[in-house]
Amino acid sequence: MAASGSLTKYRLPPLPTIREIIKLYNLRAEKHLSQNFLLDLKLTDKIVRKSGHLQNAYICEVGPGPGGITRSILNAGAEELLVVEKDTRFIPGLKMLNEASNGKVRIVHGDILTYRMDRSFPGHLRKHWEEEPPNIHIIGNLPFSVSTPLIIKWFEQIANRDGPFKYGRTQMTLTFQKEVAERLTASTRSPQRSRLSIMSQYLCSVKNCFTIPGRAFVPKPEVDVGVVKFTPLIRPQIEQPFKLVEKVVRCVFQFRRKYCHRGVSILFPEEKRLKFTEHMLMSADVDPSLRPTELTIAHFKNLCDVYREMCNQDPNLFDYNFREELRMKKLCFKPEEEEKDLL
Ligand SMILES: C[S@@+](CC[C@H](N)C(=O)[O-])C[C@H]1O[C@@H](n2cnc3c(N)ncnc32)[C@H](O)[C@@H]1O
Repeated sequence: MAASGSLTKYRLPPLPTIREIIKLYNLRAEKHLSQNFLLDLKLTDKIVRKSGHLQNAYICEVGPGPGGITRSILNAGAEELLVVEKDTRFIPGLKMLNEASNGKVRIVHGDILTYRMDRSFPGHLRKHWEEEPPNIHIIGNLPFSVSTPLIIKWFEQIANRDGPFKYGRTQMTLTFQKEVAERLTASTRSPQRSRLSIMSQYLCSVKNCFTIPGRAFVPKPEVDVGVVKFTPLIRPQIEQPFKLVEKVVRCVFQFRRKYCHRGVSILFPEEKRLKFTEHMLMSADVDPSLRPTELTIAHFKNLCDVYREMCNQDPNLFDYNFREELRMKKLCFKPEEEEKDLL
């Protein structure tokens, strides 16, 4: 077996197949945990290849399950692999991979949504934000119910250079439901353009690498899956606090099919709504009759910059919450397209 740094390609010794591991440890996929396994090592190798050059890299794999992607990462020559898995049934199989790789796998039994990654890797890997990304990668095939809240949490950590981004511009390669992958990477005016497109693209360079058909998973999910790679930008396209950007983008996309002035208007209390909306759109140089999907990131940058100035002038403005106002008025609010458009 090749030592790290050697030119010989690293390979794990012969092991039982993933199918045999599933049988051996009785790892039937739990439907209520949305477990869908990838058993085809050609596909897991492809995901790992898309994540970049992993020779001597430090990796965190989220949700390794029976270990298909885990094997591909080890075969790609990773120096150290931290795996975070919530389901204890997978731990014995992961321990087997640790032994087979001479102790390269560090196993954490935990929930990736709460696991802190700011001290998970050796300090010497740290890079300045402006440098090339560090030799650290995050890779994962998670249930869709976890991957979307997780990426939003990681966007906030990118903005604050916190968590795994304390080490620099750590790259991530993750799977999503195909439609979510399309929203993450959708360009201006595309039908998939949504809140998620702006939140991902103002902070990262985002690439929709390829689609995996649902039939490749065991058991087969109802949907296809997109593999998306994120590289944090040296300079975010909007330089305002994450929560402020999130609020502006959320309000604008609240009324996805209306002119954008409708969404902008709900940033402001009723008594100032008309005047402030007009001021914000005019100062940001945004045509009020554009639809939210027609707005570029530069438009959102201008909107956020102007909103920030307005919040500086009126310290109560940022706390204003349109929904809360409606609730107080005991009005029955039936948002149009609402939840569908939020992601
Ligand atoms: C879709 S399966 C994929 C398993 C494996 N990576 C594969 O591709 O075959 C998702 C895996 O993530 C794990 N998981 C689910 N939620 C998790 C969480 N919050 N934190 C860590 N692991 C989680 C599940 O137990 C399961 O092993």
